[in-house]
Amino acid sequence: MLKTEGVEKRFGGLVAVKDVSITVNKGEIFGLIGPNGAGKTTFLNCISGFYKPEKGRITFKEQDITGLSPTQLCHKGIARTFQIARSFPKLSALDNVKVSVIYGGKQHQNPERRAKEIMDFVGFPVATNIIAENLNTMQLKRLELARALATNSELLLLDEVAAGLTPSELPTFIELIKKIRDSGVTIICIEHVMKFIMGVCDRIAVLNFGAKIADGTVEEIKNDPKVTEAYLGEENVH
Ligand SMILES: Nc1ncnc2c1ncn2[C@@H]1O[C@H](COP(=O)(O)OP(=O)(O)OP(=O)(O)O)[C@@H](O)[C@H]1O
Repeated sequence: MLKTEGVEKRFGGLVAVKDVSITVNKGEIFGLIGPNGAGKTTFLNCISGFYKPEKGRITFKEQDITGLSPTQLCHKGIARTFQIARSFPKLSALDNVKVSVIYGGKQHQNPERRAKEIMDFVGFPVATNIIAENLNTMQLKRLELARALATNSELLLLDEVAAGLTPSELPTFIELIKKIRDSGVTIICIEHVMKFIMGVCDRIAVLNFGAKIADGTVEEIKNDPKVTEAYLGEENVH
């Protein structure tokens, strides 16, 4: 579904992402982890078109997408969420999703009905006419997911989607991410919350100082000494 080959991104003299190659299969939930400053966000930004890599190639469904803009990628079926949710604060939750339905490129006869269907799908927990700036973290996360799905995405990039959720909110959120995958959407997520990443991912790649140091299943990553070493002094991987 998505393949990166030797992707590199520099900021002046700093190589933030160094020769990173990953392959994400259709229907997978793929996690990107690594200590602070490892290059996860920069790498995700290369995939989502916010940065153009200096080296390497990115293909989506066998098509070269290297250097395309976020808008072009959105129309090809790649959507992302942001660590800090970026909804329109003065619009209602429903109107926020409607904007994405309309912007997403696929014509819908009734954008409002489509927006409501998506909000039902993500289990939006309050009345959909609530103004976005009045939503709490959990509600905003669901709105953010609904907006990303409303663009008819086939590949969803999630940036720290579990951050700020309470431990009791986590299991239902994990179920929701799996439900989105089961509906046919492939997912790549960056995450610091290990309980989330270990509970939701099929495979994981680990970045450290911009380079990929490991990839594999949750079990393989948990038992990889290179990963434990990279996290020494940070949170425990287990
Ligand atoms: N716009 C930028 N200009 C200059 N340096 C940057 C920029 N964005 C990121 N960096 C640097 O690139 C490196 C990788 O940063 P990045 O944010 O991608 O890491 P990360 O793994 O997402 O970190 P975190 O988990 O803390 O969010 C860091 O050293 C960071 O300081």
